Amino acid sequence: MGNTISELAASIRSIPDYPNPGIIFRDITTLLGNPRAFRRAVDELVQPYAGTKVDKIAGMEARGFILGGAVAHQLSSGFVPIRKKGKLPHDTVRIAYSLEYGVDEMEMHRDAVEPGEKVILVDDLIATGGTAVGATQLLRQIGAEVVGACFVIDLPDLGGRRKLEELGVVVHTLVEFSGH
Ligand SMILES: O=P(O)(O)OC[C@H]1O[C@H](OP(=O)(O)OP(=O)(O)O)[C@H](O)[C@@H]1O
Ligand SMILES: Nc1ncnc2[nH]cnc12
Repeated sequence: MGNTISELAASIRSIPDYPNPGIIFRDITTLLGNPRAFRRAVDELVQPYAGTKVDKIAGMEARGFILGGAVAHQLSSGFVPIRKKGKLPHDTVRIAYSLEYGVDEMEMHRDAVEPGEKVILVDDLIATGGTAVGATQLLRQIGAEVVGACFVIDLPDLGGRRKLEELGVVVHTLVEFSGH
């Protein structure tokens, strides 16, 4: 496929002390702006699901929309936006969650998924796992089968991947950064 996973890692910019002191922010805007890296990331996210039936991709606002939309297109799946509270116009399910640098609430439309539909979560990064665990709970609440979750970046020191796996979700990631 041309470029390697280490080139993918090198295309991600690290910003110390953003948004809070002590956080190293892993900025994917530099990956997205690099055509080879963006294509490679999407191809690698899709690869484990090639040939399997995936009804819908669920993407978490906002960075999960960019990658999730591309993955959904490549798998010919539908797309479900999981949004920060107050943005969706119809009947919603809502959950509070915490992430590496804050707390928030997220929502999805109650009718976004039919019971039993197979859904894969897509986001740019998993840190504490608060966002992905909350999204899994919302999807299960409305009857979805969460068959997997994929992320470009794992921050293994923060334990999110393990939390999601403990819920029975098969997790796939491309690049790890230690030390947060
Ligand atoms: O594993 P966690 O500790 O939950 O952190 C990961 C989440 O944090 C970031 O989103 P953020 O809420 O900053 O939103 P954004 O995409 O709108 O910037 C990232 O895109 C993940 O969704
Ligand atoms: N360190 C980090 N960089 C970018 N996005 C994040 N979301 C949670 N932690 C993050």
